[in-house]
Amino acid sequence: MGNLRNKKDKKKNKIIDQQIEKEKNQQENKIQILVAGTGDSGKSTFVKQMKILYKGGFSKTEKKLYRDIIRENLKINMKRLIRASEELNLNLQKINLPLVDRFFEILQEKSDEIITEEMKDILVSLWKDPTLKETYNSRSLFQIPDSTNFYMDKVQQICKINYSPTKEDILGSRIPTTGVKEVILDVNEQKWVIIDVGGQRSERRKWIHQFDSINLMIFVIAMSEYDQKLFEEQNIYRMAETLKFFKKLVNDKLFKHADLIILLNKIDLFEEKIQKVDLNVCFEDYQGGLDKEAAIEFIKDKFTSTIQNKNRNIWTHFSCATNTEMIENIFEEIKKNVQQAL
Ligand SMILES: Nc1nc2c(ncn2[C@@H]2O[C@H](COP(=O)(O)OP(=O)(O)OP(=O)(O)O)[C@@H](O)[C@H]2O)c(=O)[nH]1
Ligand SMILES: [Mg+2]
Repeated sequence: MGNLRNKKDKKKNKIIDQQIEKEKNQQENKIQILVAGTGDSGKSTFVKQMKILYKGGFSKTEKKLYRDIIRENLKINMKRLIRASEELNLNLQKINLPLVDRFFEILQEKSDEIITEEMKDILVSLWKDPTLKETYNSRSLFQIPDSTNFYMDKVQQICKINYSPTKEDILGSRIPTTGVKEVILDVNEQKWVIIDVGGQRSERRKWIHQFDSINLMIFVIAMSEYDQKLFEEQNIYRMAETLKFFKKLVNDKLFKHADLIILLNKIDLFEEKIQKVDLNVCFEDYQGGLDKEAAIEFIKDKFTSTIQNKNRNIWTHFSCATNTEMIENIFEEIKKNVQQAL
């Protein structure tokens, strides 16, 4: 009995807290925007663009941090490529085998530099091996970022002593988000608080019940992920997981009244992939073959048909989050959308 009353009181308190928080935000002219989605969908890349477009870009310290991440990722991704080649029984050229041995030896050695001169030469030589390129082309079978080729092609430049990452280098870099990050923008005399969260399973658990005064949710879906398996669990297709999570989140009592923007992201990679890989690898009921438009419609319908509250505003945009101009245009649209809704 006491337990039940306790539960009811808690629920009542939570509703009151939510109301107070909402009123406080209204008074402060604050709009809370949650950028949600599963891991690797492009949430942080979208938020990085907000920094580039409206906050003057990245500080020297941030650039140094990205430089180190980009250099570290070169080694991590070369290791993934070599291991994947072994698992796929693809043999590297004989001449490169001693380099592979040396690569693993250097990884064990302690050094003040992230990439030594010797390591740089090894990375350059190994990336020329056609077998590693073949392995990279089969990357939906293992875990490696889609931008790996972009960085491998410019190892020499990245390893130069005075290298400072370009805007493209920063946008292409990958660090899974942990915790909650915020960027605050001044938009039309309002404060827009853009909240970036981690999308991997372990991260989602941390924030899913944390927010209760979200005005707008931007749900980011990586369109190109349909033939990739989850980082967290190798036998589950990423898009199946995203669909399940989308359904849960948009219908959750905390978010079901928030307006919704669906960002169909990684459209550049999707357009390339759909010419070769059928969407039915992930969705058995899809019958449109390699037809791009049919695949897009199918995906859109799969997601939007799960939304229970159709009275909220729902907008959909196609995006390539690494393209600043495109994101600027989309953000202008989002501003108009929000203004109309107010
Ligand atoms: N080609 C291409 N790459 C993209 C696009 N959007 C994001 N990426 C890349 O995809 C990778 C993952 O992007 P993130 O923004 O870190 O993904 P996230 O959703 O924040 O991932 P978590 O923090 O783990 O939840 C990065 O290497 C980005 O550069 C896109 O539209 N096209
Ligand atoms: Mg992130």
